[in-house]
Amino acid sequence: MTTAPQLVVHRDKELMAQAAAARLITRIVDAQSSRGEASVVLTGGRNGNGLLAALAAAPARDAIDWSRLDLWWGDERFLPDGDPDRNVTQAREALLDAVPLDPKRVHAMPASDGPHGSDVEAAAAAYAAELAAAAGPEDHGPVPSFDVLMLGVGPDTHVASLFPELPAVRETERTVVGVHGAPKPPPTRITLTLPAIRAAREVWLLAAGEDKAEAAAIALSGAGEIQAPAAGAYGRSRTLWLLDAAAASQLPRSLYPPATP
Ligand SMILES: O=C1O[C@H](COP(=O)(O)O)[C@@H](O)[C@H](O)[C@H]1O
Repeated sequence: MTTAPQLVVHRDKELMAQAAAARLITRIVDAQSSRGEASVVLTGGRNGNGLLAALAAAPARDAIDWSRLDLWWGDERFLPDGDPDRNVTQAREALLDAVPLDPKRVHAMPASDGPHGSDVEAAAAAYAAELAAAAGPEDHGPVPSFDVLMLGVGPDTHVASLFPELPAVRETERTVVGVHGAPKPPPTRITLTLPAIRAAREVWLLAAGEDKAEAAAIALSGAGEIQAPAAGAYGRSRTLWLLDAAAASQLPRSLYPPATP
């Protein structure tokens, strides 16, 4: 089922990060109150790391029971463990090293010097198996029903490591695949596919800055998901675009600003 995108536009990227962090705290606390645990899929990139830094600085972060939170990743740059360009390394610096997570619930994607060596397909298959093992009978396929899955939107409309026209964005069966020849470095990556992304209850797309304005306008104006992967990212209950005014500046007037009464 496709959920129509809802848009929230903030004044600037700092406020967007703070508001998104507050929203995430509430969502995690609600899930933990109702089901005892929560699961979140993190994104890399500037906006994703900005949100994590804002969360680290928010006093309300202590409302989260960090020991009952599963963290997954939407994509990873296939580099050695600890490489500063890995999304998990950046997430650790921005937030994860500062909060009492259960290490068994931090599901980093494999590194290129891990058990699968440089075999990115084997690494992707291992992550798919880890997701499948975490999925229960109540879930909609071989991935857990993530509470929130976050995606930074790239200037070319890529989300996770699903780049326009590359084979990964066409994948309809597998939940995790290796990516070769990504136009943004590094060229070799691991990514969730659109079917895995769509298993999430809520998908949040983050776009701040002028360089995201064209991508947001294209993805929200009816583009196809092969040409504009962000257009194919939606959640089962909710699809939320969190933007700043610069990223919203090229949206069609029918989408933003909202009509005044
Ligand atoms: O390389 C990546 O880029 C995107 C977007 O990053 P941004 O810096 O342009 O916001 C990110 O969503 C993805 O996780 C990451 O691997």
